[in-house]
Amino acid sequence: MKAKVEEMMASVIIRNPGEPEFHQAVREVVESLTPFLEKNPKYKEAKIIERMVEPERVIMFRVPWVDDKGEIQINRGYRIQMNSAIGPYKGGIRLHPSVNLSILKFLAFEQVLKNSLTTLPMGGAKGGSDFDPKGKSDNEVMRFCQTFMSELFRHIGPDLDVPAGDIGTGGREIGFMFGQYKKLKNEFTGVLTGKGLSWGGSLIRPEATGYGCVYFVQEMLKTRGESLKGKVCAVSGSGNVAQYTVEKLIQLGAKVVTLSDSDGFIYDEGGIDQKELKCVLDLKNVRRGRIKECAKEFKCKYFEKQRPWQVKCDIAFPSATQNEISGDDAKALVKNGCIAVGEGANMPTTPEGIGVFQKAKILYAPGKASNAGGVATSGLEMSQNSMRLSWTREEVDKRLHDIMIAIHDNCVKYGKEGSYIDYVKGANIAGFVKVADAMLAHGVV
Ligand SMILES: NC(=O)C1=CN([C@@H]2O[C@H](COP(=O)(O)OP(=O)(O)OC[C@H]3O[C@@H](n4cnc5c(N)ncnc54)[C@H](OP(=O)(O)O)[C@@H]3O)[C@@H](O)[C@H]2O)C=CC1
Ligand SMILES: O=C(O)CCC(=O)C(=O)O
Repeated sequence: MKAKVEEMMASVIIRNPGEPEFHQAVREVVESLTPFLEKNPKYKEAKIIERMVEPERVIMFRVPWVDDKGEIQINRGYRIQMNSAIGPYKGGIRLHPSVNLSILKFLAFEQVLKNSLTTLPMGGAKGGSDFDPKGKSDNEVMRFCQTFMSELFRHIGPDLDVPAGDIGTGGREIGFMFGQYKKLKNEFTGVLTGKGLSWGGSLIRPEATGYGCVYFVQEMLKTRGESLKGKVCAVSGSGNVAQYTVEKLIQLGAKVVTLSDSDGFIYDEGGIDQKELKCVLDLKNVRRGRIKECAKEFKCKYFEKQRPWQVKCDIAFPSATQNEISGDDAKALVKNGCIAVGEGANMPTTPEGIGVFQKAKILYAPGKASNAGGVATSGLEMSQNSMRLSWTREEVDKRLHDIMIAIHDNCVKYGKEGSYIDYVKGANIAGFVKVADAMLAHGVV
């Protein structure tokens, strides 16, 4: 089996040189799938996995814009349209200086399997730019977003490709991009999700990734007769996903002791409460400040340039970025009694870290399953746009909750190994089968 994985990986590495994150994401899937493919030769004979690792289309473009000093800046824009076998391309736009082809291809590849898991008809894509919104004025962000959309608009559409937010892309950026698309196409359509409520957005979409992740962890805990009540939780990040993960955890009686950003983390031993969370939301979404500013206000500790994984906790919610839990971080979490990990971010745990969690047989949910609530609710936004209707908060939240339970059940179906559930294997096989069957039906295209 190992030789077959290495043979497949050798070809992926040769065809995609210098793309370590993409190799990492593909390897994890190929390792899970190889035994399944041996038992199901129809997928092997049709070379489904070989086709799935090749994007259907890669779009790369120049994004020149003028900063507030009148100087011309040049960024690079991308859209990776990875797979459209089960629906229009769907996935976020990341704006961060680290963005490159490798990172966006790993995200687009994960998105294909994630979107398949949601039970909704969505293909997978990802896009973005090396533009950094941090430290830019609203006008600079607007000019960048407009130029970015001036190229992207010809490649997307409500039945073709529907982008959304990701790191660095929130409501403000989606608004500027939507405005430009509408002007260029002269039409009002649901071409983006994460829109404002008064112009086609869905209730619960801002909360969905965080809430969904917590709902998924609740289901995992139930398999061991546990609940969230009283559990000490370490959360990383302090952006969209982290904020609503914390909100739902507080509502369900858990105690959240950490939050972070790329400069460091805060540790509040008594637990972050609703009032403090409100302050984080204002700091991050309005004032656009740094998490260390909360330490003074909450009278808690701040650890510069460190990640929160050495802290004692029952459950970890990595919700910042890829590869933020190393093998050593994972060992520290397990040693300190951590019983579950729910990934809010995409691929936040390194392969070494995943190995540690699986060896310790703790509950470990890979992001493509546990953070799928965000894109699932984007799918619900698309449905509401098509029907020209808006569902209530309760309706959308119930649908999100039901979807997260369904994803959990599907992971158990394919990942159960005796009394242990391998959620990585479960998510990879369950996500793969739906896309693979559609590709078989469509012939060699
Ligand atoms: N938004 C969504 O609906 C979904 C998001 N995700 C994933 O969740 C994660 C977080 O996204 P989201 O909350 O939307 O993004 P935001 O931009 O709202 O927040 C990102 C947070 O992560 C921190 N961060 C980003 N890069 C790094 C880094 N290299 N090292 C340390 N901290 C970092 C940021 O800190 P700083 O401000 O200092 O950069 C910030 O606190 C990403 O992996 C994203 O792909 C997954 C599914 C859906
Ligand atoms: O809502 C969406 O379409 C995209 C969400 C996303 O980027 C993700 O799931 O990683």
